Amino acid sequence: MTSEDDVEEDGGAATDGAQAPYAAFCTAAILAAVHRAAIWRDSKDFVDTRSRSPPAKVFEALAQSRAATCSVAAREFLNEHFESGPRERSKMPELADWRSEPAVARGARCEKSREFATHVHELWRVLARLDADDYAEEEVGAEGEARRTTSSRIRLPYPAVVPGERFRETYYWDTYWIVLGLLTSEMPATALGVTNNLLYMVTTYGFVPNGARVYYLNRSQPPLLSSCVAEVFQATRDVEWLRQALPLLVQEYAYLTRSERTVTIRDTETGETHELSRYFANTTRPRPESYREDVEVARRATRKVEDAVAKLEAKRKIYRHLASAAESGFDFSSRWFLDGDNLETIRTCNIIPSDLNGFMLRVETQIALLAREALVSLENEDELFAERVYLNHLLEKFSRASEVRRRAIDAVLWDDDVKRWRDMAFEPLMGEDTRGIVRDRDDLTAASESPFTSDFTPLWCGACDPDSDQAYEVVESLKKSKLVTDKGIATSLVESGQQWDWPNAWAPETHMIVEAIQIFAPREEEYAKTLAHSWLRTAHQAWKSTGYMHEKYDVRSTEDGVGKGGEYIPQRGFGWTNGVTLRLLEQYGFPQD
Ligand SMILES: OC[C@H]1O[C@H](O[C@H]2O[C@H](CO)[C@@H](O)[C@H](O)[C@H]2O)[C@H](O)[C@@H](O)[C@@H]1O
Repeated sequence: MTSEDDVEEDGGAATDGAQAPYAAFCTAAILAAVHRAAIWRDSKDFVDTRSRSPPAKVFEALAQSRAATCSVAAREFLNEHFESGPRERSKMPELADWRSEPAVARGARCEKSREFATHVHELWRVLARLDADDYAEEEVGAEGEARRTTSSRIRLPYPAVVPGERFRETYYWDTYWIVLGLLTSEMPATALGVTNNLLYMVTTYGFVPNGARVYYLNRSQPPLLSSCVAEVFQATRDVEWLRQALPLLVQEYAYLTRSERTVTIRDTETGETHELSRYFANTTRPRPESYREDVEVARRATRKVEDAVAKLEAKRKIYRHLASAAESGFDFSSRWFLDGDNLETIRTCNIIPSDLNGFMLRVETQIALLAREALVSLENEDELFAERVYLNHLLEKFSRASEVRRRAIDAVLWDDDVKRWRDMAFEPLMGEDTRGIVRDRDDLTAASESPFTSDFTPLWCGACDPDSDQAYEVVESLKKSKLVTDKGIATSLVESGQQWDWPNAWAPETHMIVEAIQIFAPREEEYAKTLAHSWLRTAHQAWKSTGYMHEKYDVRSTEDGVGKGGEYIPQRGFGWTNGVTLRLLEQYGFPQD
């Protein structure tokens, strides 16, 4: 690390606008000292480690230490003022609705299936955390209050279910597949609690952050809160709860459609304009949880830029593209790279992603549907006239928004030659403001030539009609894409070394594709089953050879079948893998071969 990097990034918390005092520790001065001291193997470990005293005291000590320039002093400073690592302080709560042998295990058609389902179901207890009374014994009086500021954790009111290992906290889009798994495990109360945790973050911050840590407060993740609410409502039919959740979904929608997240496309042929979404993190600094990695990428990417001001500007753009890729959940993938291969060419904010716009369509459709459900329940309630007016307004507004989005997806992202949706890229303009991007349709180009699983996400989100010719064309396109292997669906065909590329198969992508086929191309149900069975076989085999469920799998024939690549070592646990495995086991049973 050069002094240039220290100076360049200093002068502000890297969490940009995070309210919690712990954010102070994410300033470049501290992160650079952490990097220099090289105590923590994984960059995320430091930002998850509690300080021994409140921020003011730590900074006083930092000012008096030589930690900024000397690695021995940095190590001393960090050892004295921070704990030795991210010790798990939140409790593993009893999940009140957990019972052994839920129907997915009881009704299993073979012993292998029962054993697998039973094991995965057991894991909910291992992955449960309760933050609410995390440090209760220490929180007495002013001293207790100060102590609370020593952790980066966003404390949530209900038991959380986390992905596992380095992911010690709630993650936004992971939670959707965790909810599906919990419902399959007959645990509606826990599913309700984890959804309420997301709603609580909307109440507190106006949106759902990437994860429940203050350093994630400058970005979100693929918007699946309305999907969680829809699943939980379907299981509980609790209309009172739904009526309280709806305004929060609307609040999140306002965040998701902010001007800097919106790209306007003019169609010069038809004269129409279309508004579509992009990922756009609110930061121009390295991600605190991957500080060293981001600083190195930015340095490599700008090594030929001589002018200091231009270099700084270029680095800032790269930091935003990196954080925005993290917001997409696809961190990282050749999908976001200009040259299709190297992270240094990342350009996330210059891309209109097909999956994000599918997710937005799903949000709009679901808010309208949920408003209708709530309205039906109020039909005979004369005294709730004002609420009925509000719900009617939501129904109309979001039905219209979903129609408009569907047309936009069709006009801008659908590629009739390859019969799938594609990410489209636009050229950034010099000095262009972060908001109000406007481009002509003809100026857009396909972001990548090769297919990605995300190209098929709009099918799951309802971008075409169920049982329509278009839906079957999309399935044919998937079959031809070469993404499908007998070990699972690879994320892409590009071997970039990044984790959201070949040869990795991920639970959320697999589930969305299987369910999209079930719902939108029902004549291909057998194909959906084949895909589900490939996933189950691969996850089962890896469990048998390693003893664990994993974050991602390798579709090639490797010894353990575990997916690798990217900026951290492979993780076990694993929330969404467990959710998807239970759901597919319930629907299709274990493959009989
Ligand atoms: O620390 C690096 C990145 O780690 C997270 O991303 C990955 O794990 C998440 C939890 O399972 C998952 O939601 C995401 O799709 C994965 O790529 C984190 O979400 C990123 O923000 C972070 O930079």
